[in-house]
Amino acid sequence: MNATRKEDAVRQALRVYFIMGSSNVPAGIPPELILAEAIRGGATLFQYREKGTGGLRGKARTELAWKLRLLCRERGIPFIVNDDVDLALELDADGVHVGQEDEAASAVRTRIGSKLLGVSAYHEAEAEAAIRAGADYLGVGPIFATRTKEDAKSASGVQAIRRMRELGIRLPIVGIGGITAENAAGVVRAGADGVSVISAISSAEYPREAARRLATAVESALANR
Ligand SMILES: Cc1ncsc1CCOP(=O)(O)O
Ligand SMILES: C=C1C=NC(C)=NC1=N
Ligand SMILES: [Mg+2]
Repeated sequence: MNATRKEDAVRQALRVYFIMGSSNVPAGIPPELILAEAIRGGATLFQYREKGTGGLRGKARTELAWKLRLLCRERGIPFIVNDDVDLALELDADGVHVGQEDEAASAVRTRIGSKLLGVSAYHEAEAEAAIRAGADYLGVGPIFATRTKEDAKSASGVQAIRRMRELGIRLPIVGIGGITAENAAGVVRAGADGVSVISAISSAEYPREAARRLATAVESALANR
């Protein structure tokens, strides 16, 4: 796939970027059920993000990862692993997402070849470094306040995205942090190609409906941009 076609495919995949790990789902509900509903509602990409004290480890973690990976392959959406490059390679995932404190993006790029590489960026210095390292997209946030990531930085507002675009950053961007169907349009209008959510879908009473409302908000904002 040539560069621009890959970039277009990435932009499309970033529209409703669902992230989940076992600690993000209401007790007793199987994560794979939430993912299936999210995809049915319109999630365009999934990231497996197993974090925190209550997170799964070892065999249980790998087994859940395989379940979710196979579901994404079956439904035809990209499957990305957060942080863990080894797990991503073991699962033949479609990509990896790393933060500033994870394995260096340039080293990850070498290990994963042409798979998707996403890098978290809080401000333009981190964005420029990620671009130099060969990132395919940037995860910019937290845009709004979030309780899902314990060590999240202070919410920057959509200005963080608008500023990156004003500085001429053209790489695909997904906003993240406290995003809901109600505030998603503003994230896209500021210049993001899509929105990334955890709790707006994983904690929703009806995950399929939550995904559908996000997809509708993003698509109408993209149409009017
Ligand atoms: C992983 C991550 N990175 C920045 S904020 C965040 C958590 C997003 O979770 P939610 O969509 O529930 O606010
Ligand atoms: C921290 C993150 C930022 N952005 C994305 C897309 N995923 C993450 N895990
Ligand atoms: Mg990380």
